[in-house]
Amino acid sequence: MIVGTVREIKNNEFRVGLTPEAAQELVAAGHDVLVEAGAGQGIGAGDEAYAKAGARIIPTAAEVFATADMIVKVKEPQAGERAMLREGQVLFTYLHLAPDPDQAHDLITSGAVCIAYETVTDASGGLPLLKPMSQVAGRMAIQAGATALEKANGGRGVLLGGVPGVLPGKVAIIGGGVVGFNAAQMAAGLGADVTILDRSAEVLERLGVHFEARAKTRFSNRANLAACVAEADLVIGAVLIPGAEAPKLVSREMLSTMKPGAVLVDVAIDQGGCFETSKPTTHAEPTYVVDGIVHYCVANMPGAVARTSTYALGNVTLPHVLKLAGLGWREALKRDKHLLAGLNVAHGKVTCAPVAEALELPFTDPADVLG
Ligand SMILES: NC(=O)C1=CN([C@@H]2O[C@H](COP(=O)(O)OP(=O)(O)OC[C@H]3O[C@@H](n4cnc5c(N)ncnc54)[C@H](O)[C@@H]3O)[C@@H](O)[C@H]2O)C=CC1
Ligand SMILES: CC(=O)C(=O)O
Ligand SMILES: [Mg+2]
Repeated sequence: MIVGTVREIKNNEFRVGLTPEAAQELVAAGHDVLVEAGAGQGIGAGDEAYAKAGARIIPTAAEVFATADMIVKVKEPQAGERAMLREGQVLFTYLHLAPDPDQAHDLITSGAVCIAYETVTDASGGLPLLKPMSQVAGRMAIQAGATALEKANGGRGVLLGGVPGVLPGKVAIIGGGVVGFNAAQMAAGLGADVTILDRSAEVLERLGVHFEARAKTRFSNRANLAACVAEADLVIGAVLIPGAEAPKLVSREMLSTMKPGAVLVDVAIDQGGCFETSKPTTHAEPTYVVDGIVHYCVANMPGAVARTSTYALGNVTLPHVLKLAGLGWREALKRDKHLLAGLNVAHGKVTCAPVAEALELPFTDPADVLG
């Protein structure tokens, strides 16, 4: 198969879909690998590293899109990229379609076969291709929040860890999955006063056993959420209902109960965000203020630590890339129901139930498009 990767063009996105090491594995398996010139620059991988791995360097993204049977990317295709997709071409990348009707429309009309990293599952009910980026984003959420809390950045001037004689800052983390766990680790490590809210008893128990006295856990209902948000210096939004648009858990009204200069970091923004006042921002301009509360809503947080993130992502995507390239998408998805769960759009049909529901589009069972 001809497998292509292109330079990411989303604002301040420096990750890349294939590392030189991944290209080498694909070439060793007998595939032809096309890499847009400069695609690996953001992780310090020059064209010569890809050429040495056996890949062909192609001057433009347009040529890669025109030739490759499968495009492996990181972020959802931007409008110009969507226009280059072809009927039957495989696209393997993050899509986050539920809050993005324009992208969904373009993918449907392209006729391409679009497999989303974030809805691929595993035997234990996890999301293995989302997990490494959630680990990165969870850890980064505390760094980002701590910076936003600085007075010069619009924050209330609180040091999360406090100092001897002065209490630490309060961090409320809504959602105790991968993002929430990693955020809690960082916040507890700094010495902050951490509370994690979740509505899964199993998740709360696991967190309680792990963190013991270093973090509190609290069931996520309206009353507890309102109390934690009102008290917090920093709130991290880390909920997920796989494939679906994030529930809006913090209303604009609740902002008036918060301390002026407190910070909201909405990691769940790629699924539409879990605060009513969230709107996607970029690394170039990551924050804005609503009613005196600083909002950080960067939809591609891991892009800022591109080297760590690219290798962490590549470790989990490569086995699937090899499978798709070796067997073709139909056979690969027939043999692997967890990869099949990643199929969001194929030949003009929406094959992911939560996406179809969120966008009010007809749903087609993915098994029906496998032939
Ligand atoms: N902005 C960015 O750059 C990135 C964003 N993300 C996003 O972060 C979000 C979280 O991802 P993960 O931690 O991997 O998901 P996860 O599935 O591991 O955890 C989500 C948690 O939310 C909980 N939850 C669901 N509804 C809730 C509610 N009403 N109240 C409290 N908890 C609730 C679930 O029980 C679960 O424990 C996703 O939207 C993901 O796409 C992930 C990586 C990067
Ligand atoms: C998961 C995701 O959206 C990202 O890594 O950018
Ligand atoms: Mg994202």
